[in-house]
Amino acid sequence: MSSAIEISNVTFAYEDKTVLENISLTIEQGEFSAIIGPNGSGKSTLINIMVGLLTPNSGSVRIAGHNIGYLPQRSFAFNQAFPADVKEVVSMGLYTKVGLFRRLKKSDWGKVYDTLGLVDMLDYKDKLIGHLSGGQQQRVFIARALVSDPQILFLDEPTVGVDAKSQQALFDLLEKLNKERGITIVMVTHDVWVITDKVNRVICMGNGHIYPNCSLDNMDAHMLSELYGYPIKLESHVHRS
Ligand SMILES: Nc1ncnc2c1ncn2[C@@H]1O[C@H](COP(=O)(O)OP(=O)(O)OP(=O)(O)O)[C@@H](O)[C@H]1O
Repeated sequence: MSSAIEISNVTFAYEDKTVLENISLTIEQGEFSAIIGPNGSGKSTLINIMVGLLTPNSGSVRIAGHNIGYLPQRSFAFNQAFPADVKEVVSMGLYTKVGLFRRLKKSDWGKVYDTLGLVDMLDYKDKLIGHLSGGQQQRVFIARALVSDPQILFLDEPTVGVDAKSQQALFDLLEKLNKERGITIVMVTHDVWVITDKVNRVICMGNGHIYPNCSLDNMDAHMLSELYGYPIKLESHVHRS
C-alpha cells in the first residue's frame, strides 16, 4: 500500500490560538478512516489543512493524486429557497474542470446522471434541492463531491441533521464507495458507535494530541471522558444464560 496523505510535524494557530501542535499522520490509499474528538479539538481545522484551504504555520502536507472531493460541514445549511435542481447542484462539481462559463457537454451530463445513480438519487434529478430531506440533500452533495472522480473524499460531519435511518444509509453508501471504487475516505464524525464496523481506522483528537490508531474497544470510560471532555459511563452488557 502507498500513502494517500502524509502530514508531517504540522503546527497550526488561528492568530494566537494554537490548535494543532506538531501533528504527524499518514493515511494509506484505500483506507476508510474516521476522525473523532470533542468539540473544538481541531478536527475541521485538520481537514481544512488536508484539502488545502488552510496553510500550516510549519510542517508539511503531501496528498497523492490530483483529484480530491470535499464535503464541508453543514453544507445542507444553505438557503432552502436556492433555485437550483438536483442535477444542477451536482453539475457544479464539474465547474472546476470545465470552467464556470463553459456549457456542459452531453458527456458531462451523462457523468452527472451516472453519479446520481451511484448515490441512489437519479429519480430526484429534476427536484429543487430545497424540497429534499436532510439525508437526500447530503446524498446530492456527496454526488457533487464525487462527480469529478476524486481519489480521496473528505467529509466533515456528513450526518449532522440527518435522521438515524438515513445516517446508516449514508455510512453504507460511503462503505460502498470505499470498497467498490477504492476511494480513500477521511471523515470527521460524532457517530462513534455507528461507524466502528464500517471504518478501517479511528483517529482520535483531543487535548492537543492526535492518536492515529485509536481502538474504541480498548478504551475505558476514563479515556473516552478525556477525549470528549465530559464524563462518560460505559454500561457493561449483562450476559444471561
Ligand atoms: N476561523 C477561526 N478563527 C479563530 N479560531 C477558530 C477559527 N476556527 C476555529 N477556531 C477555533 O479553533 C479550535 C478548533 O476548531 P475546529 O473547528 O477545528 O474544531 P472541531 O474539532 O472541528 O470542532 P467541532 O466538533 O465543534 O466542529 C476551536 O477552539 C475553535 O474555536
